[in-house]
Amino acid sequence: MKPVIETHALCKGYHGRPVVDHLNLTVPEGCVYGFLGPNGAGKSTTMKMLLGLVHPTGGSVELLGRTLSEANRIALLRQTGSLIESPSGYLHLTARENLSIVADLKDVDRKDISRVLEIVHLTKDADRKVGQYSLGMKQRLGIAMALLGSPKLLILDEPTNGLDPAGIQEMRSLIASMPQTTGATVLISSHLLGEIEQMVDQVGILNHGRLLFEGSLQQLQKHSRGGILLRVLDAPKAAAVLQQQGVKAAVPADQPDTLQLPPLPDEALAALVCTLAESGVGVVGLTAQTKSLEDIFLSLTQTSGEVA
Ligand SMILES: Nc1ncnc2c1ncn2[C@@H]1O[C@H](COP(=O)(O)OP(=O)(O)OP(=O)(O)O)[C@@H](O)[C@H]1O
Repeated sequence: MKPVIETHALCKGYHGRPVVDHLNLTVPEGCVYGFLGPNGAGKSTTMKMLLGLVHPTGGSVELLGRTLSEANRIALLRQTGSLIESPSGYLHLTARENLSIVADLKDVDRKDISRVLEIVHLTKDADRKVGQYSLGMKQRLGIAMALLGSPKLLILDEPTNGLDPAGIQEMRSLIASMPQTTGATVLISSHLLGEIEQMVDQVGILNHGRLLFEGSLQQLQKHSRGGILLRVLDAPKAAAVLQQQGVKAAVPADQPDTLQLPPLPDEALAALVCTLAESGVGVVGLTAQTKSLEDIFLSLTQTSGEVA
């Protein structure tokens, strides 16, 4: 199956400074893809290039299997819904009136309005003025506007920004169910993994315009092993054996029978356990320490370490 989005060595520079640097993104069909990175990483610039709003300084974008060009941009964008910057909408008009305007602009039948209102749970409030809406409701209206015309792809730039926990929760369930309820593939950006972790299948992590990781959350966890805790009967002897083997170990102050080892490949760990057992230190237990996804994200973006 062809990916819904593919970028090939996509670049954008401003005043000679690279902001997006040889980016190769692959967004498979039918997923919710979390596009993550700290503020200023280049997420919005990338999304704007996907929508043809910003011209790349190098590379290319493939949307829905076709290379984006001036000639096909309008046709491809008809199949794409987006929410970039803060939600738009006239505050003195109702949600339904706002949607009518967008439907006319997009040349979409107004009958589609009740469908999108239903999806974003705004049917009951559809005839209230948008000026009375909470930020979460305005964001959902923005998504409803993007959904008009049943796009195959939705591009949402930080839709959880500024929402309270209840608003984030509502957005989570709305977006996680989007591929099933609408058939659309979703690309959603955020600077906080924790905010979108529960709604995404795939993640891409961007820092200084470069992709540090792309894959599933499970793959991200697997690639970033934590250390190992080794519990023994004779810790001082075990420490001496580990030192002989060239393995740096620390003893946590609150657990004198435990040694903390760095992450090790499986084969090296198996050999080490054999050596320890043969030297009579009494191996009692081994525990792999798993890092939280947020820790992995932070350590990747703070050190710019690339994950293979
Ligand atoms: N039109 C522009 N002219 C000059 N520099 C720009 C322009 N647009 C973006 N930049 C710079 O490019 C960098 C990336 O910005 P971008 O908005 O893409 O980041 P981001 O990851 O979306 O972060 P944020 O969440 O803060 O918007 C920033 O340093 C920004 O100042």
